[in-house]
Amino acid sequence: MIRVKICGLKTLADVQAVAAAGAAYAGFNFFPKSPRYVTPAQARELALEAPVGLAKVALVVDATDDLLDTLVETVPLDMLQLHGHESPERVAEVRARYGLPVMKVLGVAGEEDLAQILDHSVVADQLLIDAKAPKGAVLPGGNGVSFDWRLIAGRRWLRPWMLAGGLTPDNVAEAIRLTGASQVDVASGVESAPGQKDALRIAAFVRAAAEAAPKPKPAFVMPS
Ligand SMILES: O=C(O)c1ccccc1NCC(=O)[C@H](O)[C@H](O)COP(=O)(O)O
Repeated sequence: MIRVKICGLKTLADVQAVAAAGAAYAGFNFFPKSPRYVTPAQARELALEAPVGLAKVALVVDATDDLLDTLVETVPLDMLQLHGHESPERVAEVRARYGLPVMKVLGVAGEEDLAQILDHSVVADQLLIDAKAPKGAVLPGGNGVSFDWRLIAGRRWLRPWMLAGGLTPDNVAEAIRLTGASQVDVASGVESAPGQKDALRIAAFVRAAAEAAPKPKPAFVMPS
């Protein structure tokens, strides 16, 4: 089974679409410059509407303890997603301070970016392997760009991981087959405009990911 995270939900209709499609994670974005930004109070209202089984993830970028304190006090959360330049030490600190699972995002553009994944896999609960933001981009993520999936084909890490970066309903199956990912994350690829989620694209994305899951091999039967 492929677990899908839809990131940057802003409305109740978004949460309903994500739940109806059968996604596993709902991401709320607390980076103020993002078109997907929600306030802690807005995220609380949305999170309270999420059905049991839909994990609520807070995406933050180099967040201070003050911001994290507010989020954890305000929003019923299941996971923190650290999408900035957080060091392995900071990841460990956040984990210990809040007692929530932490997913660390690692940007990949080339072979030289793979070592950091190993460093973080010792401390994070999950890893999110995303495309590195293009030079000069305002957003550290959510830019709709992919990296060369062959860079991580067949690689394994110590922790569960997700693939992200430029995924769409049209390419997610190929991305899963090439990388062996069992979890995928998307923001812009299921939108009709920046920050505007599209329920049909969300459903198509989750369906395409599910169809790409490796099929269980039939049991071997001894010929008589
Ligand atoms: O989506 C944003 O606006 C954003 C802003 C700041 C940091 C991260 C952001 N998005 C991160 C995500 O979780 C995305 O799902 C991931 O980067 C992939 O984005 P996309 O290529 O648009 O699917």
